Amino acid sequence: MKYISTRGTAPELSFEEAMLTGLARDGGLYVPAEVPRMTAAEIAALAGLSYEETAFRVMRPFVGDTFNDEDFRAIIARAYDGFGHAARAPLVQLAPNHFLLELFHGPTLAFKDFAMQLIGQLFQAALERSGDRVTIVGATSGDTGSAAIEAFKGLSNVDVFILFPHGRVSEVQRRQMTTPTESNVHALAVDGDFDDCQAALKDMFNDFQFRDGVRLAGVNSINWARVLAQVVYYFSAAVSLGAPDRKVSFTVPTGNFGDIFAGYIAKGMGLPIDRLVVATNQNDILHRCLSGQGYHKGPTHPSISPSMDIQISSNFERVLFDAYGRDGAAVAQLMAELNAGGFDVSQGAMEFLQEQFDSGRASEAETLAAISETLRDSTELLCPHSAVGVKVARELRNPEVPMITLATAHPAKFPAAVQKASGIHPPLPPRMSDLYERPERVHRIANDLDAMKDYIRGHIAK
Ligand SMILES: Cc1ncc(COP(=O)(O)O)c(C=O)c1O
Ligand SMILES: N[C@@H](CCOP(=O)(O)O)C(=O)O
Repeated sequence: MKYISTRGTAPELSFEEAMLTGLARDGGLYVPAEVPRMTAAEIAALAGLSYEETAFRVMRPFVGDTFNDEDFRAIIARAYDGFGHAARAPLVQLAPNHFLLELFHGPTLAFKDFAMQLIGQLFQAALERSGDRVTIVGATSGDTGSAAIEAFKGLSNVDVFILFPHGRVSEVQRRQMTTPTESNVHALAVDGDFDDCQAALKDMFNDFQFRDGVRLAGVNSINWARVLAQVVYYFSAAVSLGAPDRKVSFTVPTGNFGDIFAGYIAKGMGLPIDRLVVATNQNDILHRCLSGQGYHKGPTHPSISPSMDIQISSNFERVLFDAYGRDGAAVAQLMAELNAGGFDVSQGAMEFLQEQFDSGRASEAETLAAISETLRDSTELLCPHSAVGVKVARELRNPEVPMITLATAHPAKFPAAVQKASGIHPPLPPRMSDLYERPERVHRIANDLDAMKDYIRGHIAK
């Protein structure tokens, strides 16, 4: 299995190389040269298996000879051991033919744990083998950062620096990043928004002197392994509702396009998915683009679903690569236009995108209403991101086809919005109940690339 860059000029890499490399050296994102397919019989055989065994069978073809079967199974077992639900990703029914896939039973209460816990194990295995150490820099709108810190804290061969937008994450998200005491963890509150943090991260990767000097590694969805781990729950959910004999659809609360892209890969592998629905909050650049209005940046408006307050949706580049016939030069041109403000999508590419994805948006009021209505009609208390998904799913779903909405975070991560909508203050799980009392450790930093690079250079363990 080889991985190629969406910009077409970086070297082809193996799974392990792509995982440790992060951003391709031509600025692009790695994707599989070919997506392996599962037969209907192989998909049917997933029924009744544990989440871990499903993960092994779905991911195995992508991993090549990086790990043998025994080691890969052990890595997966360790990754999901700390989840608070035996099913890992349980499905609950909201209404006839409308289901919620709860992805918030991991250690930091968001779907990021599915990939990050696995990546933590994969990195440890690869670094132990090579004897290398790496500097992980992550950009977060709240959840990736806490999941990365949880997965890598205390490791002797990894330093973790997380860039988050100052004042634009929830208090629980911030405290999850600023209260760990391990000396290899560094939370940096950037005077900017998430797009600034992500742009700085990509600029660090594109500065080869810095990148090679600190041995930079990335655990954002820039990293293919992040996307891969998220493919698994599309299979587990669809199979439990009758796949491959019955098609299902998914609605995915979307920001950086990593989660929905994992669904697109699942479909490419042969999982019978009817529709993949992109659900955005008021920062609806993806919905506008998929409605034919081009991809044009505007201001980011802080919302009650802050993890999706994103304009430059990193993984959209991966699907554009396919939409433009895997023409790396065309993608590089579009990304250059995006740097200057935006681009229009060609007619052929638009047809491709609209064949693959539907889309919708939820305003702030609609998000709050979705929380209170869902609680009224079922027992489920949604986080605001999941509520964006439920609102859009209700609007666009075909009642004949089961719709699965991804519940991407636990309501307790966003208590203010949830309380406003429902009157309920969702409690944190007991293991986190002292989160508000723990001392915080955070470095406030200007939105200045050189300042960030200097800080990182000065704080990696020597
Ligand atoms: C809770 C939550 N929901 C949804 C999303 C959007 O996911 P993606 O960025 O993969 O589109 C995020 C951020 O990634 C998130 O943290
Ligand atoms: N919503 C994310 C943004 C970063 O996304 P990623 O999937 O590229 O890590 C967050 O919570 O940080």
